[in-house]
Amino acid sequence: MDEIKVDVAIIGAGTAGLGAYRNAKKHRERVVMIEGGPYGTTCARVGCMPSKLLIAAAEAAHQLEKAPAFGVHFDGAPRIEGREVMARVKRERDRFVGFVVESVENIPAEDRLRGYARFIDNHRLQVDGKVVHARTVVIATGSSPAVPGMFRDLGDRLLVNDAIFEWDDLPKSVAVFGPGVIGLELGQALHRLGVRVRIFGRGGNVGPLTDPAVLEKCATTLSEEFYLDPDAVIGALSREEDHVVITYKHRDGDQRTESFDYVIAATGRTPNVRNLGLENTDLPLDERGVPVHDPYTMQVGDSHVFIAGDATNERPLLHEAADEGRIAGENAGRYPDIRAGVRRSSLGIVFSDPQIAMVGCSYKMLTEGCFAVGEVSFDDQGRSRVMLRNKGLLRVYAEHGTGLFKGAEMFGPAAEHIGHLLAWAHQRKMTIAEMLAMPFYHPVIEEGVRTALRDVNNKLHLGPVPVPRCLDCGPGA
Ligand SMILES: Cc1cc2nc3c(=O)[nH]c(=O)nc-3n(C[C@H](O)[C@H](O)[C@H](O)COP(=O)(O)OP(=O)(O)OC[C@H]3O[C@@H](n4cnc5c(N)ncnc54)[C@H](O)[C@@H]3O)c2cc1C
Ligand SMILES: NC(=O)c1ccc[n+]([C@@H]2O[C@H](COP(=O)([O-])OP(=O)(O)OC[C@H]3O[C@@H](n4cnc5c(N)ncnc54)[C@H](O)[C@@H]3O)[C@@H](O)[C@H]2O)c1
Repeated sequence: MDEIKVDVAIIGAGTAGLGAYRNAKKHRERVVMIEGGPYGTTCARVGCMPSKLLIAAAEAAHQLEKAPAFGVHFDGAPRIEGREVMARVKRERDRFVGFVVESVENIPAEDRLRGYARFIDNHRLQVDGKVVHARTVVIATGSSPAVPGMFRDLGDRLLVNDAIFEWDDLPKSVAVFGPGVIGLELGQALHRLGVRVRIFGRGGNVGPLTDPAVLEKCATTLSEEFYLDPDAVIGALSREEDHVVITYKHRDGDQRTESFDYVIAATGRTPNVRNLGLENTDLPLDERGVPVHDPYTMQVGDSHVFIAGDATNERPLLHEAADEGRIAGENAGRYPDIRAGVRRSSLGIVFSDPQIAMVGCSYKMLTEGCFAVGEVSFDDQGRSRVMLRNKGLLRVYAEHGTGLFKGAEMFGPAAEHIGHLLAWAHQRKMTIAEMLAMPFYHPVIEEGVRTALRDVNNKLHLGPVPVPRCLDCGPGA
């Protein structure tokens, strides 16, 4: 068998792997990046980008539906051409993938190896008919959809996110299992594009939310638009010809049986560590088989192996994969002289409408009693109401005594932008008083943030009781 000797072997050419490659190359000559699947990254091919393209089409349809409420009418019913929707999704997706593939192909051919890698021992990887002997290794193998056994018999009527972006046309109906991030984004988008959608959850979870008040607001608001049961009771589920027939307890209490074109499993993702041959190494593994690593250096135990991206099973988000890949690659190149990398404040955004934002410590992570909660409802917030986007709730958390801003959970208008503002304040370790001293324009959605900050400042006993409908701040602030 051919044996190739390298300084650094990187397993996976996704976002984390590409970042690792670039950074390892700064320190070592012989770096090889091994990829078993297609080039292009999960983000561009089947993740962030195609999902946002589908959501953008859904938003366009929704704007038309909302227009009459502003007194803006048009003759005839809006028409959604599923084929055109999917053609744009795929065209634009292919454009993004093309950029990634182009940059991968600019990497020298001798630094790229095709095939699935598997550890033979601590330093050797088997890749097709070759053996790669590496001084250090970066595991950047991403994650895959976790599909529960209950869907085993559905055959081609069962889909995960990847297949949706290959559709030529929109189906008539889908049952989405899992109202997590993927289920909410895709389920709502398909609903707005005219697909009959039911979303079934388990255990009451909705998106990544942990704050019961925000979760309740989110679940109630979204349920007004489409069928969403976060704690569904499924009686039966079977394939009948080209359909899936589901019997479930409807939220109204009745037993219903409905037929769907497809079931979409959006029931979580698992890190791709199972088939890596980790049992042939002496790397420390946790109970899920994920190598135990330091989140600042990405080093596995005190070994020569590093891990990055979704494979870590920690923060499966694009910007985290990029940061972790950079740190892991840098350290794989520097080994044994490794350095801690900079980690940013936690930020998560869900592109539902209204959107969800998670900043810093979640409600679940905070310890009872040591923090205060301030909130604002967007139901009557001035600018949100002007734009007919007045649905939502923001809750901010701050530490008693210091007044430090600890985190926030939000379901509401422009959460992608508010989330950034709050995450930047969190990373700067600002107090609520310092945040309140920042400029707030009028009339903007950020005035709602100020209301929540004032509320928490008062609850920390650091500020006065907020004036309801404060006219000094402008109407509707
Ligand atoms: C539908 C969807 C929407 C998303 N939307 C967002 C979003 O809006 N914002 C956001 O921040 N995040 C989003 N994400 C998450 C984001 O896409 C991921 O966190 C990110 O792409 C992970 O990058 P990665 O490099 O870890 O993995 P990947 O890009 O998946 O790369 C891993 C690579 O490793 C390869 N590989 C696996 N095993 C082996 C092996 N043994 N040998 C060789 N190669 C191997 C795989 O083929 C793959 O190419 C979304 C994900 C999905 C599924
Ligand atoms: N906007 C974004 O940043 C974005 C978008 C999509 C995906 N992602 C990333 O991808 C990851 C995976 O997303 P996901 O939505 O697959 O996972 P998730 O963990 O967010 O949600 C899974 C959901 O499925 C439910 N569930 C599990 N088993 C079930 C069953 N048998 N029946 C019904 N419901 C069941 C869970 O309770 C949970 O609500 C996310 O954690 C996120 O990091 C990010």
